[in-house]
Amino acid sequence: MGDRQFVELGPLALERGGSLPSVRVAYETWGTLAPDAGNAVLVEHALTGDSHVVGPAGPGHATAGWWPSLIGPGAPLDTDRLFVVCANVLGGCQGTTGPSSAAPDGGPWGSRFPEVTIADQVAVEAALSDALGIGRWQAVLGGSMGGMRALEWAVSRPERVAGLFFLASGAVASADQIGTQTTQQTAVRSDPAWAGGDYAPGPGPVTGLGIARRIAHLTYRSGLELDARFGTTVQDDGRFAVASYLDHHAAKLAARFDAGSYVVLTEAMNSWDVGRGRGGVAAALARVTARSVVAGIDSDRLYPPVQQQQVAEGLGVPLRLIFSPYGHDGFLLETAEVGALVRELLPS
Ligand SMILES: N[C@@H](CCO)C(=O)O
Repeated sequence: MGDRQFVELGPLALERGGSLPSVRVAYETWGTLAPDAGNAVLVEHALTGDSHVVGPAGPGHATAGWWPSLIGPGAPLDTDRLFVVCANVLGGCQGTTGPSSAAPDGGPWGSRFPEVTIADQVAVEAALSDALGIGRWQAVLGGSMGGMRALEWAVSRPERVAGLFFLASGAVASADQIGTQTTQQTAVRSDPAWAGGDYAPGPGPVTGLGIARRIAHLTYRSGLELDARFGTTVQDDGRFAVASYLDHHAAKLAARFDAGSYVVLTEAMNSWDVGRGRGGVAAALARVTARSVVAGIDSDRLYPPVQQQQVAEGLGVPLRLIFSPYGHDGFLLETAEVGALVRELLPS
């Protein structure tokens, strides 16, 4: 369990037009699927996350699990009774079809990779669910970009989602989010190594991707935390400590993530609007029948709680606030609080 598996899902027509001739999905599972397939839950990863929700780094896994302790025997996602699935997202770079995957001519898709939306990503996951024989999820759970896919599931396929856990995310991209994400994309595209998106296999535009991650990482943490932690400290090497910290996160991401995927996935978040084609956000949320837990981080400056409040009101549930100094990254770091809310959604 937890080993990466693959499934070929065939062609996919895309929301914005065009299609992909074939889509491969990489996914991991934990626990055992019940004979009636009624014990399955789907976990949705965020922008640079992947299917490795729990477990150590190692072959095939660039990083250790991003929600440690959330899955396992007796854990909030209790594998003594639940079957947990997490799939790498369409457009990503961890085994599911994305810009660095081979196109039909054998070369990487690169700049030819089409625009994909959150709805397209969920359509792929629905096809994966069909392939696994799972008609209805006990719950779909996610934070940040993962929360968008979780909400899209509950709105687009209410009959297939019994429970929804929506964390540190929004129903529609804000101008603030689009602004920071397009600035990050500009940083990637400004790197001469980007080569219009058709860079040679190898390191690629690591300078541009690193600048994008520095900008993004600032939005993932709170100003108060950064100030308390780094203040005006200058290190022996002459760098501000906070600059050195951002340099470190920039280098780590550039070493593990594909720049083309970064642009494709941030664009999917830019175009996110659960109300598109559904009469607006409120009408879309009215379609949800899942029992729902909606939660946010009080210090999140990227996905401020007002965005989760909109979703909570639309679903008729209270907003659950997690108090954390860490800002948006609190959705990854406050695992005890997140776990307690998951247990409320999926009581044993
Ligand atoms: N640290 C997270 C933040 C975005 O939600 C990521 O890299 O995906």
